[in-house]
Amino acid sequence: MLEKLKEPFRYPKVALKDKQTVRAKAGGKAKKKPTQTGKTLLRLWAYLARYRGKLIAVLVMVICSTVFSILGPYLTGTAINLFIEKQQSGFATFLFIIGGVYLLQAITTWLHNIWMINISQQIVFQMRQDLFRYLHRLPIPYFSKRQHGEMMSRMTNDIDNISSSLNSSIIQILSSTLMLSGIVVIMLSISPLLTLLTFIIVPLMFSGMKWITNRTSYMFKEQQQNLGELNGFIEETLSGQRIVKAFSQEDKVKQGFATRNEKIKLSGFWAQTLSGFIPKLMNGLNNLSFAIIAGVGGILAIKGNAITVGAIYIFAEYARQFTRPLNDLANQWNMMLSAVAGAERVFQVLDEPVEEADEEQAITLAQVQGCVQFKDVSFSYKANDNTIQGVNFTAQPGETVAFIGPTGAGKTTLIQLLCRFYDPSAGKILLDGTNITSVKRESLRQHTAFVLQDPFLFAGTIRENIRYGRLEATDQEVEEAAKQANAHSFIIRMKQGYETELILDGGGISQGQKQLIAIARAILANPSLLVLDEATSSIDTVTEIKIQEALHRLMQGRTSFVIAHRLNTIQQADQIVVLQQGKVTEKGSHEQLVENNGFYTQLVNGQFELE
Ligand SMILES: Nc1ncnc2c1ncn2[C@@H]1O[C@H](COP(=O)(O)OP(=O)(O)OP(=O)(O)O)[C@@H](O)[C@H]1O
Repeated sequence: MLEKLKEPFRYPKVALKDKQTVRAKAGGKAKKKPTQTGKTLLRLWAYLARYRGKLIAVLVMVICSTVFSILGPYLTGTAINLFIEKQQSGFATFLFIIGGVYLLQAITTWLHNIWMINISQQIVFQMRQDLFRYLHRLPIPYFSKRQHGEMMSRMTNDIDNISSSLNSSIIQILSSTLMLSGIVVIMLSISPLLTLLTFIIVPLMFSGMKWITNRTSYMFKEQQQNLGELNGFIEETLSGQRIVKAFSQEDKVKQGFATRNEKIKLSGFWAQTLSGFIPKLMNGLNNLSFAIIAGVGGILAIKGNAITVGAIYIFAEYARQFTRPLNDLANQWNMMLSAVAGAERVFQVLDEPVEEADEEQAITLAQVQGCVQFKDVSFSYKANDNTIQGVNFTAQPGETVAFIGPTGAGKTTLIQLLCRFYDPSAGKILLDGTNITSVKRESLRQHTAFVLQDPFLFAGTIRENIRYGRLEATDQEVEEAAKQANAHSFIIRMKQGYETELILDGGGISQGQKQLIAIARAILANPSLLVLDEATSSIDTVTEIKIQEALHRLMQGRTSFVIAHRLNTIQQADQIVVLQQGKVTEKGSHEQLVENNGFYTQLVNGQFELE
């Protein structure tokens, strides 16, 4: 961890919204670019197509609201002309019509917004459901290759991106395109000369803005980068607080924080100053173009009367509106690209091969005696790495088998093979004489329970966490299991007892208490096979005794496989399997192996000082 503190740069970790704002301010493009836009859009359409009828209704409303919005200035200009020409009654009627048009525009806009939000929420709801369900069909190797954060990001950020893009981008792109075409047609019909002038001024204005933003965007990027660096530093320092204190590194950490804070102050000053200045500059340029058009229009009106004052108003209004859809199109396009990239990442997960289906003839095991045989079992994670090589042993029903061996010897892998998280590349594993590949995975796992070194507890009450072992268990059964696991007494000493809410991964209770809850969960599951990865961390003696007692009860009458770290457990095992580089080098009882005076004796002597 301390090594990491020295890292000069960390990737920015700012909220998505902030990223988009910074990007938009910086005039930057969306970072995530889709690579298969066409294919992804087609798959997105498969989701959208279910709401075809509603989409058509949205489209009609978008067209109506755009037409009303284009009509507004035209009608106002005509009203001005009527006012100048002193046509009182016509003027009043027009005012009434203008009011009606703006009201209709508001209603149609509201309708298409709300309908589209409804459609997009239903779509992302479905996508989330699909993705989450699919995640549970993926094989374990898929998860061991990926970081949880990355998976979370697909479930949350990417789907959120799709949602906001569906909410607004589709409508915006549609209405901006319609608006732009409508405005150009009306502008041309009023004055081709002024239209030409607008077509010259607007791109000039855009190029000017682009020139400025290109030269200033690095300041926003720098601010984003510095902010990310500071966030990462704070996150790391907080989670590593104990290590910082243990190594007395407080001064170094404070210094590191001060440097990063200073950097963010400087870049923040320039970025914020610019973020205030750029919109004003944009406004100024807009007003300038407005003044040029109004000026030229005025000269035309005075000189040849080729254009009326009302028409100049209409034209200037449209010229002003002309830039808005252009801007919107550029922004929404970037958002769309990032949403398509998000969708692509979601679909990538949905394209992953699922856990191999059970054999067609696979059986469900009603009762399990618990005789487990490994017969010439070999396995490799990657081609030719020979993680497990020709392993043979038999565990009789109710026996305890302890796996021991140096780190990386393959102890965990053997357990994973037994639970069919992976299948052997050669040999077979028999349960009561049946090859486990002919047993339904669900059935096999229903007869197996795990108590791992660092048991995983979900956010929820203690009762819910124990009940995870058997969902239909009654409250009484849950408490009985807790008693058997020596967990009951510490649970009832807590203020809320069994209803105490645990935060994710059992934060708030001790490591030993977590173990006891995990044992209660396993007792409640009442499995025939038990997998136990003994904790290496030292736990206080009283809790340790309680754990040992509870484990002893749990293991009674079940075939248990223990990745053993305690001499006591090893000595009590019916059979010890010694692994070295994926091979079984010795097996037998403690006494037999000590008599052999081989690697086992060396290993145990090294760790436990055998007499
Ligand atoms: N998911 C994986 N992908 C590729 N290689 C892996 C994977 N998991 C483990 N290995 C490798 O397989 C070998 C055996 O690992 P395993 O975890 O079974 O050992 P172990 O005896 O349980 O070790 P430890 O006592 O440290 O937990 C190691 O070399 C390890 O690096």
